[in-house]
Amino acid sequence: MGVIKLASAFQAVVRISQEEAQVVDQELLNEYQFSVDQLMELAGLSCAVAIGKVYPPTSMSRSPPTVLVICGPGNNGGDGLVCARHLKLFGYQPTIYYPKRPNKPLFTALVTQCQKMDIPFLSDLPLEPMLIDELCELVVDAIFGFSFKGDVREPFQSILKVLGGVTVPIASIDIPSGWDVEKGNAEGLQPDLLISLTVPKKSAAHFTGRYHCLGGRFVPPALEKKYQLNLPSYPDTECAYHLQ
Ligand SMILES: NC(=O)C1=CN([C@@H]2O[C@H](COP(=O)(O)OP(=O)(O)OC[C@H]3O[C@@H](n4cnc5c(N)ncnc54)[C@H](OP(=O)(O)O)[C@@H]3O)[C@@H](O)[C@H]2O)[C@@H](O)CC1
Ligand SMILES: [K+]
Repeated sequence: MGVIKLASAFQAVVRISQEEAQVVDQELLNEYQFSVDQLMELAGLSCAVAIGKVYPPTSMSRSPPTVLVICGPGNNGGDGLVCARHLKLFGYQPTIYYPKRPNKPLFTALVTQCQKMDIPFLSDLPLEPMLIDELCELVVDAIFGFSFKGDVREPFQSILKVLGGVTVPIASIDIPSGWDVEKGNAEGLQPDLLISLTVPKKSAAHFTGRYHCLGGRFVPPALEKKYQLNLPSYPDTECAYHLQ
């Protein structure tokens, strides 16, 4: 495959298209021989770190702070499972809702790890936004990432409708779920925190929340150079970078 020129090297923050995100992902897996598990662990860890920076446990009203992590059927959902496990290690009390689980060893292992860390899984999501506000102080949206396309299908349509009414902050992993990866969705979820992974996607230009972080600090310099990703310099050993 030829080199796709992603954006001008002079642009402060590069935002990539859906196709470009998939090209970079495939190159990490095929050319650079990363496994999905490796990238997912680093991506999910960076999400938990970003949440820890933006909503430190000491700033939350409950101790331990309660977090509801809603996981979708693809790798974005896997990032959510990893994030939940690290949040637990960081002193939060996560609960997971994972209604559509792929029957693949990677995901069943991530579920087992969470279960063995005493992270509860909800069998149903409360259908009233108020009940979610009572259940948790923060919602992590790990429903859809860069492969989302078209109109949202059930059960996720109902889930996103409920999330649209909650008042606790929402932290979206990679893309606010239900947003077109490039065009966004003015009527959709409006997260307080967006954690873009690897490189922000075009829809990030429509993000109006308070915090935008970049995670997924695993891009080899040669890949960054090839696609002119112009990534910011993460300070020291940080794995989450505060863009805004
Ligand atoms: N290199 C990186 O950057 C890394 C990226 N990583 C993460 O992976 C994410 C991308 O993961 P992904 O490709 O698995 O797809 P994702 O967006 O989770 O969803 C696909 C699922 O959603 C479903 N679905 C789609 N449209 C739908 C609709 N309208 N309504 C309902 N369902 C719909 C679709 O179903 P299907 O269409 O197949 O039936 C499929 O099951 C990326 O954003 C990042 O978070 C890290 O883990 C590692 C490194
Ligand atoms: K998401």
